[in-house]
Amino acid sequence: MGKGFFQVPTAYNEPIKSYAPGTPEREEVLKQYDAYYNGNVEVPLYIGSEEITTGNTISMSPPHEHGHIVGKFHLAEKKHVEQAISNCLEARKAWADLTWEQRAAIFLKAADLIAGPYRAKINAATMMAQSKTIHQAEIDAACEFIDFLRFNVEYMSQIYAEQPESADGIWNRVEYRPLEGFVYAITPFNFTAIAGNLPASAAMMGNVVVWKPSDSQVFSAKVIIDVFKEAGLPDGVINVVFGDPVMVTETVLAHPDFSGLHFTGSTFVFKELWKQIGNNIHTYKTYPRIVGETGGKDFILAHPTAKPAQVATAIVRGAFEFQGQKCSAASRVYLPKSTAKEVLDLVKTDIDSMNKPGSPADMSNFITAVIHEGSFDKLAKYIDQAKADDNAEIIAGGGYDKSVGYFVEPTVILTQDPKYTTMCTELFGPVVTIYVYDDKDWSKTLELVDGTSEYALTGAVLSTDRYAIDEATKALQNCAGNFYINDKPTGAVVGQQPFGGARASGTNDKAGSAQNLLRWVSPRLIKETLVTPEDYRYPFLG
Ligand SMILES: NC(=O)c1ccc[n+]([C@@H]2O[C@H](COP(=O)([O-])OP(=O)(O)OC[C@H]3O[C@@H](n4cnc5c(N)ncnc54)[C@H](O)[C@@H]3O)[C@@H](O)[C@H]2O)c1
Ligand SMILES: N[C@@H](CCC=O)C(=O)O
Repeated sequence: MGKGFFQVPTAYNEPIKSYAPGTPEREEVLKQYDAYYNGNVEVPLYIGSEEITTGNTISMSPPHEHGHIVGKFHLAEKKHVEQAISNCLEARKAWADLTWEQRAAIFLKAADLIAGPYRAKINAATMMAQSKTIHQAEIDAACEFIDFLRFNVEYMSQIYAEQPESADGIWNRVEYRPLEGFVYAITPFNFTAIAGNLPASAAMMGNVVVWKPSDSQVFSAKVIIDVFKEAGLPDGVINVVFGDPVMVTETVLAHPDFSGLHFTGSTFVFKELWKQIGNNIHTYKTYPRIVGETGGKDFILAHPTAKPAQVATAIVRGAFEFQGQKCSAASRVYLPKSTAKEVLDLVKTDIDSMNKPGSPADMSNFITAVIHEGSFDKLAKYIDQAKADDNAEIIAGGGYDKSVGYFVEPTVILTQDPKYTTMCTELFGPVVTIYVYDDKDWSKTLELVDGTSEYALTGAVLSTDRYAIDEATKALQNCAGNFYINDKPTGAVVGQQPFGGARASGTNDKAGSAQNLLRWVSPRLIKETLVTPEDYRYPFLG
């Protein structure tokens, strides 16, 4: 603790810029995008104070133009992962001991750097790496990341202020120690903000981190690293390794000082990691914290009283923004027979009004590319299957083309089978499946929504009938960690809708909340007796 009870600045949500034609932010981000497009970025490993080039590289290309190379990144060998761990442990001595307000200042500075001089860079890099439109890049890489940093600083100070009662003659206090060891952060491709937040939230609480970003996000991860460096994060606090996820992970999880996993990605990978940690449990000095936010099969359920235009907009935005590659994206929809046709006509009209999928550099595009060939091929396979299956029909989209970029049209599948494969499986692309229920089966449909998927991440109910909303809120209590009424199921805002799911969707530790930060500390209770007894006898013994 410093010499004062410092108050951190009150956190607020970063305002979203419009990027409308003629605005300076639009001009700046497009200029930066061109510079990246015509440049050749090289990304080393960041271990301690060293930037290591191994010579074993992978080239980076935008998903919307996979033939064009914009840089390369270096891959770690086992010895580099071991080096990253030993650098962590060396850096821990000073970092864990640094007064908390110094740590807070670094991350507040990082937030302001992203809000200012790095905004165009982090957005343009996210457009390039993940093929996000400028709006999707702005709400993720700029605003959500800034919000994570600012709000977490506020939550950290609230956690430290949380202290026990003290009876007469004693003083009880709790110190929130960082975990003894190091934290391993594994991040997904789809949110630059998540990539930055997973290592940063653990580091903010005094931990040291080995961070392994997704191969498909390295281009924007580089900007995150540049920001942390400029903000003054000491060398060795966050060490970054790229490379074979299995090798990196096996090396990390075999280390006795491994003390926490901060993961976001697919459910299968997370379950495998949990298993590995279990198998290694006798190796570790402490029980590792395991935090994982994983997949979803997020729903929209419309009641017969819901307004068709509102349902249609929730579907189009919820299912197709960022090509459906949000863990929160709507991918199964339940419509009542009485309004289904009107809703689906509106959805089709919206899709018809969109450009063909294209580059985010053309700001009139709403749909850009999916992340990589593996994802493209998987989506194409499910679309082809729906075309062939008797119990499914494609009523909009269904086209795909990977000749230039990994482009998949926004696609709507209509099925008569509520357990049809695309009603249950996470596809992670711009494909939504619709099931039409009989209006009189509303209550049965609630059971169907609850029982269809192993996941429980997000879900939305639209209705103007308050009794129906109440019934749905109760019946669907366990099938979404983020439950939306009369809205789409995406777009959680830090500080307003803490995000995370249960069941197979994760440990629900709510990214961007005090609950999450508490996972990265191990409280120590200190009881100090002010006048220490010197006689063992109770008064009644005389
Ligand atoms: N619940 C949430 O908050 C949330 C947020 C974003 C994404 N997601 C989920 O993430 C998935 C999409 O992201 P993705 O494609 O990057 O996920 P992914 O699971 O393929 O990869 C995530 C990370 O895990 C690493 N990885 C892959 N295989 C591994 C292995 N065998 N051992 C160790 N690490 C391994 C990857 O390299 C990457 O860094 C979706 O399932 C989505 O729902 C969830
Ligand atoms: N928090 C984001 C989703 C993050 C996962 O991909 C949302 O609410 O849409």
